[in-house]
Amino acid sequence: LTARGVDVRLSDLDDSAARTAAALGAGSAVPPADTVDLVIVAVPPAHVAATLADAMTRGLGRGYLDVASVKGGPRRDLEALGCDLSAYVGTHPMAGRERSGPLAATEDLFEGRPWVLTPTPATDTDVLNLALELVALCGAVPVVMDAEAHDRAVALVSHTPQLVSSMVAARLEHAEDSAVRLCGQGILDVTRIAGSEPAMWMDILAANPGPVADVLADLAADLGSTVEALRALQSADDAKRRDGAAAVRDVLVRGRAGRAKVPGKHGAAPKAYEVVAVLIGDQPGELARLFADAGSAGVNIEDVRIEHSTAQQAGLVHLFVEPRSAPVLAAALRDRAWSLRP
Ligand SMILES: NC(=O)c1ccc[n+]([C@@H]2O[C@H](COP(=O)([O-])OP(=O)(O)OC[C@H]3O[C@@H](n4cnc5c(N)ncnc54)[C@H](O)[C@@H]3O)[C@@H](O)[C@H]2O)c1
Ligand SMILES: O=C(O)C(=O)C[C@]1(C(=O)O)C=C[C@@H](O)C=C1
Repeated sequence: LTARGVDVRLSDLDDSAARTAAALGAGSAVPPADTVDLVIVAVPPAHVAATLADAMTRGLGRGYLDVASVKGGPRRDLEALGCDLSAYVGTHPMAGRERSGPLAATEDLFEGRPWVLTPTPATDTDVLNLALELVALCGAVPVVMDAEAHDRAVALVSHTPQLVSSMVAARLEHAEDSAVRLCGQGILDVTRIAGSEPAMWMDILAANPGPVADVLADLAADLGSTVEALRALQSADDAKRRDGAAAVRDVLVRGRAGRAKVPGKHGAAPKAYEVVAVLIGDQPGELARLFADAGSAGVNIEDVRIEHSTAQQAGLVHLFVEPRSAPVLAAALRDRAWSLRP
């Protein structure tokens, strides 16, 4: 954000964390003199509501958002605290590391990643626009979702995989050195996130236990039937061995089909997109209007980058789209009087 000209002020319970982040160029640890545009809360899920409520009571910002990995609980906690939710939008960038703290941060962490926004009909449009601008400034892809649907989705794609990775890695703790020495790329891929901070994951799992238990129960059923199938493969009975082989193959085939659904642009093979560059005015609502116009032209924006001009009140927005969509988008935007750059 600082590299894009945004004035960022940092505050943390642990002063040294804020000072380290400031020294790395993330902003200044000096409190702002005036009300800021957007207060971004990045604390463990259980502390989100109290931290936001405190910031709201002090009138620190025009808009407020959090980046916690779970969305239903913090919203319910804020409601229970009697906070005005119109100036708040819950968000979650789907990007992170297996390491915590400011030293684990990288400036391109959010680039090309989905960033979930969970506005409700009560959310102020200006606040949603500020959040969209933040997402675009970080080069992330905005995804709008309902908070509860988000929590079920991350139980499937993030929280259960963390537990399963930990469980596979836990098998290695007391394994023979002669076995561990043989570790190759496969186990490295499966266990990378097992190196994550247990305290951070306890906070996340404690905030989303039901949906994670549901996914894990389905997985446990697969595990149980795979154990039985492998035992059947040891049988002297031909029919039992055939059934066992069919059941083991079934889980491998289903796994391959699931893997094929993991989207390429969020971490797998990079894809070539074409860029449509649009000059926008530096005023509230411009980005939202641009995204809406792209949407009504039926074009999916795969990625967004913004270059800010310090000399003038304008920014250059690079919209990344599928090559076949680029001429369609360019024509639609020209029709709506947007100024396009070559
Ligand atoms: N690390 C990831 O992969 C990742 C990705 C997306 C979202 N998140 C979410 O982002 C949030 C922060 O995670 P992180 O990985 O940056 O953790 P972190 O441990 O690196 O940072 C959390 C910071 O919050 C501070 N803190 C704790 N309680 C506080 C309070 N009451 N007031 C002010 N500061 C307080 C801590 O001192 C710490 O510096 C969490 O809600 C997490 O779920 C994490
Ligand atoms: O890649 C990793 O190391 C992560 O754990 C990142 C990851 C994820 O599961 O994708 C983990 C938790 C956050 O809420 C968001 C992102």
